[in-house]
Amino acid sequence: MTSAGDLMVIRPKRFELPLWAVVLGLLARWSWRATWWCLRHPVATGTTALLLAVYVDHGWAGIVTLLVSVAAVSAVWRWRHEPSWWTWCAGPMLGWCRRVFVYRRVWREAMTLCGLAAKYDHQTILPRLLAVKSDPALDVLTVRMVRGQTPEDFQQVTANLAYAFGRRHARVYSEHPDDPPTRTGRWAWLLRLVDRVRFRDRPSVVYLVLVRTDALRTVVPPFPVPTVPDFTGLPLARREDLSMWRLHLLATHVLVGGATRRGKGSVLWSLVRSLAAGVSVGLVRLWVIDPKGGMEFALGRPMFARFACKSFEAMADLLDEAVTVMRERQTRLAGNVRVHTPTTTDPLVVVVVDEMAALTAYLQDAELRKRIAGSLGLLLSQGAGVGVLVVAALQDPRKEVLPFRDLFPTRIALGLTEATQVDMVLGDGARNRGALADQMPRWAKGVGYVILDGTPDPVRVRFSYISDDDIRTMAREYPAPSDAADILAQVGRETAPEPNRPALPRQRASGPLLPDALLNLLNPDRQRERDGDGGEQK
Ligand SMILES: Nc1ncnc2c1ncn2[C@@H]1O[C@H](COP(=O)(O)OP(=O)(O)OP(=O)(O)O)[C@@H](O)[C@H]1O
Repeated sequence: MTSAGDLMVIRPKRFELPLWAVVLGLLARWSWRATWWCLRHPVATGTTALLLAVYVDHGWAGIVTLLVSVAAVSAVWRWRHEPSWWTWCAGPMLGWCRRVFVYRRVWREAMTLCGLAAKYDHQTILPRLLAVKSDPALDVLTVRMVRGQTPEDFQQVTANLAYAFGRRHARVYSEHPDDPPTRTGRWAWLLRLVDRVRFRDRPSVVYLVLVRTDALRTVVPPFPVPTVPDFTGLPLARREDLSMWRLHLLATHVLVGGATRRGKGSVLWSLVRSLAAGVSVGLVRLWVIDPKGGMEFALGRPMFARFACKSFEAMADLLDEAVTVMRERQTRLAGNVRVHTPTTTDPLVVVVVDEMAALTAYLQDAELRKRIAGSLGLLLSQGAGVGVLVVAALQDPRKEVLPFRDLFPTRIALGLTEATQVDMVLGDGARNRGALADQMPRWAKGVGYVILDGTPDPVRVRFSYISDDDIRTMAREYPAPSDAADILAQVGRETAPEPNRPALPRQRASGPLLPDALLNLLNPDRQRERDGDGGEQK
């Protein structure tokens, strides 16, 4: 019997699905997921299907034969053309393996601990790892950012990301880190179309490059001397991806900043080596200032058109003469060309200064220092366009030491002693974007950061090491021509005469430039005349 205190439990009638419907539903869901996975991973699906088909038809023997044939083809491909083997075969495969077995395993943890996970609507949203491509030295991760993030968010935690994935060096690029390759041949049109898609601008994506094998740990031997120097791409250093870093020397000045014994000499000598063939045929004139009494450059004396290493007076004279050459060229070339093209009659003059601070800050003689500063300022502000370039190295990049720091368009930072010096050499924000030049290990002599043309992201390179023997051999094989020092003799030549200008058609003088109302007031006849004209027109 039910009393007033008893609870009445009301249960809604449950709708129970028959078992066969549940099983059917689950099967449909799993098949849809499997189909979707297969569509998203066509290579893995195709490979598995092929292996299965071979197994069904020929058993284990068929699979072994297939694998051996594939390995043989791959080995021949690698032997015949390793770059394309890496691009189309080994790179994507290694990248896929590393994506699955390395990066995906720790992705959530790494993104969260590096502060790149975002919260939205009570959910954690992570950047998505879209693809991994490997080459012999690097892994390039394509990452879709969380809505609201920018590449700077990743750049600020570059070092954290590197260590999170067990690497020492990483770099973050907002655009594809590689340039599209130049395609030639029959299928070039098709490859260019593919490249257009591969290298399209993707603002929602960021590229994280992790250095897997540090190619810069080993000393880089000297590069072969180019038969004709290409001033738009002189081979100077090795990049992390094992490619060559080339310096664009036309119409620019170069500043090399680096603490003592970090290999500034190897940068300067690598440059001299890349220009050597031009020096011997008279296309390039090297004017060298070595304030360390010749300790760095005296070995290469036969290659230099001018050399000053002992007297500061001589160094100041050398710079003054460079200004004279610059002035003469300006007068001669003005109105003909905007940028000078080096020829044997009008060679490129490269003024190389080792330890610039000795001339601009530490020199006792104030008069001489002022004179040097004046010449340097003129050369740096006006010389690039007329082919009188300055390439300078210095240890301390502070403004007090080098007031014209900002006049060097191309900068290279080797190992530095303080974090603030990195931005002083490479420009604001370079350290945040990954140029950790202040954290160079002791072995990293000749390793530095450069900024590539057109991208703000720094690139780590190692300059070739030119030994004393290499310098001696080079100086013997590529001496400057006997008349190399005579460039100043050309300065006396005729300069371009003033062109005849046709007279401009002049308008009839109409008196002073005063408003009409005021002119009419001053000249009543003019007013009457105009009124009459107006009346006639009516
Ligand atoms: N590219 C390089 N690869 C390997 N080792 C290098 C390289 N450059 C320099 N070294 C080593 O580092 C040492 C110092 O090099 P270097 O004299 O060029 O440095 P620096 O910065 O010019 O020094 P300083 O400040 O005294 O002028 C050299 O003796 C050489 O052994």
